[in-house]
Amino acid sequence: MADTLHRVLRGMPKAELHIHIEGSLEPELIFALAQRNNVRLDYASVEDLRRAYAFTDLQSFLDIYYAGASVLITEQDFYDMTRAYLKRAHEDNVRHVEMFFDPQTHTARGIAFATVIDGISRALADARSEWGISGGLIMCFLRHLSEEEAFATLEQALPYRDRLLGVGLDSSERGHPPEKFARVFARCRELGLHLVAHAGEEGPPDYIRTALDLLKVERIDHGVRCLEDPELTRRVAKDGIALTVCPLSNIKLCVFDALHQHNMRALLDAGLKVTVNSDDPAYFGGYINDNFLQTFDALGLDAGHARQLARNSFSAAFLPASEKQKRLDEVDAYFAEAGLA
Ligand code: HPA
Ligand SMILES: [Zn+2]
Repeated sequence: MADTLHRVLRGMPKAELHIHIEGSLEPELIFALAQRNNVRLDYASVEDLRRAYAFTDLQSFLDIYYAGASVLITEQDFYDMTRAYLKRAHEDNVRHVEMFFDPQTHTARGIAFATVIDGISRALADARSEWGISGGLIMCFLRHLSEEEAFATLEQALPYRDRLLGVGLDSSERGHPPEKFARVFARCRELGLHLVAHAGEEGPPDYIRTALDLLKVERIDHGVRCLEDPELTRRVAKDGIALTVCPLSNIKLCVFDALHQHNMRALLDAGLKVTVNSDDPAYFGGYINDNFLQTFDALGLDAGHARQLARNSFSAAFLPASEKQKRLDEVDAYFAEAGLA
């Protein structure tokens, strides 16, 4: 029975809506790029680096994540990183990806915005033509940096407006509330960009409320702390605001002590539009199907949950209505064929 459910989870069509492309950089690729670009690393070997992936909270992860990203120098580096992720996603039957990238991590090191976005976009275009994966880019502002720096980044992005699906907000959550970026998000809204923000991962439920009220985001990234506030939970459920949940990330960053204590089932039971995602798969021990399989095992979820989560992933995606319906129909057909509809 578990084998059947695993097969269904692996094979079902799905969208990934919460993946930081820099977080897909595997230690082997970090070392290969460091060598190619003559970048010095503070780690002696792949094993040595992997051993450092013992995080106690979000900040302890971010410090290593930004260090890892320092090996990315050329357009080809950004292509190779993105290509490796998309190949892996394709193997997990991901049909649509909305991918975060952090331009400020690179422009602060003197890398041109064009180098970053050209490499990532070329890999996305190739994945579309080779594997039929649709996708888009969500440019994230680093919330530990200033509003002024976010505006400067938006300015650099303007020539590439057509390549962006939307903008997001990531990095250190505590002490950097959504309102810090209210004016930047208002400008992005005028530009017709979709809006999302990380909130309620480590930060309090109130950051979810202010992300909705002041930034006017359409989805909440993580949002697992929503349940601490019943009124907010009812509102998020009623308004159909999706939460892009990342179970393995939550364990690695000590948001929950163990996967069997994760609140994914409670979130679903509360009627929230939950999706399953990998966040930073190279750092957190698994890609999207690892997240599905391990969470289903730990929480005893069933095929009904699988279908709901696959449907939610497309329903929450920023896809044109006709494209969305097509993907939802594919999910329904998949479950009907498996005799699970
Ligand atoms: O999980 C995350 N949270 C906040 N910022 C991030 N940047 C990469 N991953 C994350
Ligand atoms: Zn994230």
